[in-house]
Amino acid sequence: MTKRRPAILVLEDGRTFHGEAYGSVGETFGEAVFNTGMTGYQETLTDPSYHRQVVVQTAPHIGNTGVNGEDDESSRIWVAGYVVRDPARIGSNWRATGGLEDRLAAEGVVGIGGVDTRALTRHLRDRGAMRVGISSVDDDPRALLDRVRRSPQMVGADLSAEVTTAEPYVVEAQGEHRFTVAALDLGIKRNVPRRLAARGVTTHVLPATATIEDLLATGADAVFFSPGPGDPATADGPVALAREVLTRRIPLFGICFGSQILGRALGFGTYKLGYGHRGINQPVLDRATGKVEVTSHNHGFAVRVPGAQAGAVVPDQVIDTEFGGVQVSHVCLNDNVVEGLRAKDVPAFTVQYHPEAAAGPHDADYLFDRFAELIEGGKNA
Ligand SMILES: NC(=O)CC[C@H](N)C(=O)O
Repeated sequence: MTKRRPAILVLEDGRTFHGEAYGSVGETFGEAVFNTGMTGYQETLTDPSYHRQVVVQTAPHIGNTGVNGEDDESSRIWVAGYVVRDPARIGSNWRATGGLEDRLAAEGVVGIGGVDTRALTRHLRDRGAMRVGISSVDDDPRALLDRVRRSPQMVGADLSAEVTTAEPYVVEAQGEHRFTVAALDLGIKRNVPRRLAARGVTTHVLPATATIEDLLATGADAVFFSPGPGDPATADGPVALAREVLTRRIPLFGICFGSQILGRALGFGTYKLGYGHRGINQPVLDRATGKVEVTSHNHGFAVRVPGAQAGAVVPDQVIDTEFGGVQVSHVCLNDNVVEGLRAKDVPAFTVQYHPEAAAGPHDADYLFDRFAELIEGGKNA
């Protein structure tokens, strides 16, 4: 085997890891975050919410199943960089159309392999998500550290304009048409309109700058606020739009960034988590049913409701807002983070995690049924 080009990874606190170039040769910067999923790397790489993030995979062997033409969540790879322990030399799967490293190289994604990802993840878990640089063109960690410290932070990053669709488009319902939904694209994943289509919903996906008039012009019965990258504290435009939707009592469902936007529209704050939730086995309690779901997460920020203490169980009580009573409908059992909101007096609910998750799990798929019921009944479930 030919020897690979050496590469270095330098965190903003100076911790340095040595490895080998993986994917494109070059240099890249972003926020270092770890994802604990054992499967679904193609969906992770193409999820727009990872824009400007360097993803560390805790699963040690990545690339085993190559890449295929069906599993992309958007039109391109969005991660700013990719960190793996042991890249598969050969990808093998009946659906594969190519190898992962070739795809990374073709899209100019700079990665590093041969890194002790366990040590790196423990470091991020203890110190928090932070900026990072990867270079396979400069082997001087000090010089790279300087550049890392000059690279942009995730706090305060307004990234919707960089990921949203340039033009509106329509995803038709499968089978009999039941409803029309206007989806604000802040970094939407393909599986959202697909899950809606399976319930007879036609989705009009609109650019992040869409106005209430644009939403209404689609003839929508309801509105969806998508996931997406960046700091929700910067999303003033979408927050104002959500307030218009709530005022008109149009049914609203949101996922992840969309949940943070509903939180802000209701008057709550958002904050940055230490190292975030990224993986596919996070336990979430649905307080309405008492059921615990195994869920997919990808968030570095969360909603803070009044009266909640950091890390403590969020009280299960109705919170008064300008739009009436609101309940924290879902909580993460690992750390008590708010994972869902449900308004009682206006038809709106959201989750911080991913019912649309591909490659799964699908425990939370029922939330798309709840949305359809909300649209049908015009009242909250
Ligand atoms: N997947 C998402 O929508 C992420 C939302 C937001 N950018 C966060 O990190 O919390």
